[in-house]
Amino acid sequence: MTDFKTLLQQRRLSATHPQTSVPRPYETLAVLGGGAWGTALAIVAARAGCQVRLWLRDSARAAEIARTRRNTARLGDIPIPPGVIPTADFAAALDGAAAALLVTPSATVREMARRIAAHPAPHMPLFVSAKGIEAGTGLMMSAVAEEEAPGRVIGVISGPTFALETAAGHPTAATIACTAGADVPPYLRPGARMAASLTCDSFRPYVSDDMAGVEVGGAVKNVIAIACGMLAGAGFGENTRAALITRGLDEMKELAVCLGGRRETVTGLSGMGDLMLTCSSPQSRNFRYGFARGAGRSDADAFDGAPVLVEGRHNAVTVTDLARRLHLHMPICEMVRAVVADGRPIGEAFAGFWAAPIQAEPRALDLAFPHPAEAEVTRRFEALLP
Ligand SMILES: NC(=O)C1=CN([C@@H]2O[C@H](COP(=O)(O)OP(=O)(O)OC[C@H]3O[C@@H](n4cnc5c(N)ncnc54)[C@H](O)[C@@H]3O)[C@@H](O)[C@H]2O)C=CC1
Ligand SMILES: O=C(CO)COP(=O)(O)O
Repeated sequence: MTDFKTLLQQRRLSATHPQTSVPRPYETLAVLGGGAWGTALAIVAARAGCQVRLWLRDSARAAEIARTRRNTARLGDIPIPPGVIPTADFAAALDGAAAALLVTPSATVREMARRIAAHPAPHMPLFVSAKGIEAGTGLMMSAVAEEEAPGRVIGVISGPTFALETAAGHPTAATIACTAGADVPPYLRPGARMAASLTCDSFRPYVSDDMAGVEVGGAVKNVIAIACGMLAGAGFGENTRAALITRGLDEMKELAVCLGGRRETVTGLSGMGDLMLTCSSPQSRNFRYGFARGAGRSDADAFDGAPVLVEGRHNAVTVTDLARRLHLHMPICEMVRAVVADGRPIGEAFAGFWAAPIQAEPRALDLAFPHPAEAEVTRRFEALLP
């Protein structure tokens, strides 16, 4: 039987595109943020043949990774290829890099983009792979980066990509969205070049020009994953999860369209794909956090006090703040906000979603059906609890 690697090689050789149309990878990449996902992306880029500088703010950890060739705290025993050079020196990570990937938590993207902008390489494209919406401004991560680093090419990377599986070499796909380069042939565009820089046997990027659609998917799925975790933690099963994923997708679509994105983008890897992944797996930190809350644990106890990044926790507020400003109804995200930010019991919060007027699907047809009062739905929910 032909093995997977040989099949891939055959596919490449039989590609009908002439050689000139193959995008040229960036030879040297700076990956800023050496957590789980930054390290996984650095590993992927090295497997694809790039020279990678992986920047971590903690010099002891950078030194340990350089010595052991492992990011044990985040990725266990997975080896880091020789093409990845860990460093805590920010300028050294960026010097000579042809492009940068920003992979720190969404709440830090502004300060990180400001630091990058201060570095004298104004033509270096910057791809953001943090999933979230900024508090206060309601801006997507690409817009935050653009404000701090005006004039630079900005792109985003998002999709159903658990860091551990990506680093371990499980076949993984993601979307790279970038609008820059409309005036040059497709193979010279920064989005295609970044895709070429990350393409290896186990990682398959797709390219898109719909930044808003891709970013909304990545930000909102974290909140929906918390919702799915909560209801699973409370004892409910697959019907409930399927309802939350599907109606969550609807919330995503409407927000994406309001922000200039396309509905079909949200049904791709970064929306539907990431919902399927994170809403169904305890590997997801957002799902695990929701599950702990649904099972009755407090916010502080959700991870036994360990500092775990749960993007959906503060993004429940940033997403709903933005939706409220846009007069957009996002009842599942509101439910999560009510629990994590306002301290409401899950049963009461669930009623806001479950007791809403009966709606048409798709929602554009909005019909005014009679519906039960919230208090009645709360009572029914509590009676259902196993
Ligand atoms: N872990 C995963 O499977 C995936 C994560 N992402 C996204 O990537 C982003 C980062 O997540 P992870 O790497 O998983 O988190 P993580 O918690 O493993 O790592 C975050 C890293 O950022 C660093 N950091 C935190 N605050 C910082 C600051 N102010 N300045 C500089 N560095 C700072 C931390 O020291 C740590 O190295 C998040 O937005 C997440 O949603 C996206 C796809 C997959
Ligand atoms: O974004 C992710 C996978 O695509 C990681 O999800 P969690 O942050 O919920 O672990």
